[in-house]
Amino acid sequence: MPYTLLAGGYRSSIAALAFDPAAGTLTKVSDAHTPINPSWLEHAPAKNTFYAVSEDETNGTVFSAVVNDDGVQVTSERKTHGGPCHVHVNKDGSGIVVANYVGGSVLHIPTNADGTLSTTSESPVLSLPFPYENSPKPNPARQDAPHAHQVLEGENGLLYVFDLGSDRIYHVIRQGESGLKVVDWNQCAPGFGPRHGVVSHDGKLLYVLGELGHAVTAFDIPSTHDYHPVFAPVGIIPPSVPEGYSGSMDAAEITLHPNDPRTLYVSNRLELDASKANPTLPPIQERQVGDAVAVLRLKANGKGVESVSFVRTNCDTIRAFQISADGKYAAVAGQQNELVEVYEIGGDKHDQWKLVAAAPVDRVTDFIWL
Ligand SMILES: O=C1O[C@H](COP(=O)(O)O)[C@@H](O)[C@H](O)[C@H]1O
Repeated sequence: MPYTLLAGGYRSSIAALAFDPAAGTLTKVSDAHTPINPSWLEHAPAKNTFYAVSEDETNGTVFSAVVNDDGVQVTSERKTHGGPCHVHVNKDGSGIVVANYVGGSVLHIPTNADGTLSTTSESPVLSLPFPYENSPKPNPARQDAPHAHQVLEGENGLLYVFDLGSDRIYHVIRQGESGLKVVDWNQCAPGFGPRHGVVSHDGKLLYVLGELGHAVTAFDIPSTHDYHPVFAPVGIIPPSVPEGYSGSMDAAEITLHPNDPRTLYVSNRLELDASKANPTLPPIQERQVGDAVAVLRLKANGKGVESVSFVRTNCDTIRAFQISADGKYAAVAGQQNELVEVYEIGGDKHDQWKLVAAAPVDRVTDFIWL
């Protein structure tokens, strides 16, 4: 059965790609104009409807869109009052919450029954606290201010807001129709830079990816700022990167296999630029063809990592990868080399990926599988 993928990124359109597993083909069927830099996409409850941020450091927006045979059509758009990088869709279908990386804030916008964004209502912008305001920043270049990077929903509407700038995952609740309030947080190690996370299948653990720490850790659910991680950070840099080069790499995406609570995938970025970014170190001799996805095999109780292996792709700078809902395929994009690849996921631990289709698409930073 053919699959459809939508690909957004640092471009001014969203591409619809048809993936036919039987034929081994990935074909661009449309590429419809949208607001600039549709860099993150999320499904809406209504079929063939989705939301995306339009990433701009000062004039960011979020928009709703539908997709049909003619491609993507934008149906509504709102300002986010910051530079957005992620949009979350409330589980109860009541609205969306945007994470503004630039501005370090979150904003709730209710949605209408047809999936469009309300034009009359939104929460006040919730600016995240900044614990490093009057103290040395662990990573001054990246932690100059709060930087909200993802909003993830747990149970009972609790929102986890990953703040790369503050080394915290804020716990945020909704108040009234659309207010937002910080009620607690999980504290990561200084300089960890929490970017994205995922809740374990049983809902008991929050796995957290540190973009700046190049590692994964986890917190109990529920837990408060007094809790320590349930395991120390486990690195995700491939062995092909010699000691000392990791500082110029940025981890990006984390996801669990949908049918296997013990297999966690994490993407690396910028391995191909590592020599250029570290001119004082001896150049890396063995040049890779693309970045690697780390496969973390979790312990049976989820509270530790048994092993880390790597899948080598041909994609340069993997900001985007998404697993199909049936768990059979991984779509991976190279933001810098204009390449989208689809891998078939095999092996009893879902750690064997076989390249089955590819297509050129420029500057892709996120997908959704329809
Ligand atoms: O510095 C910035 O980084 C963020 C995040 O980019 P990413 O590639 O690490 O996801 C971006 O949203 C923002 O526009 C930019 O100023």
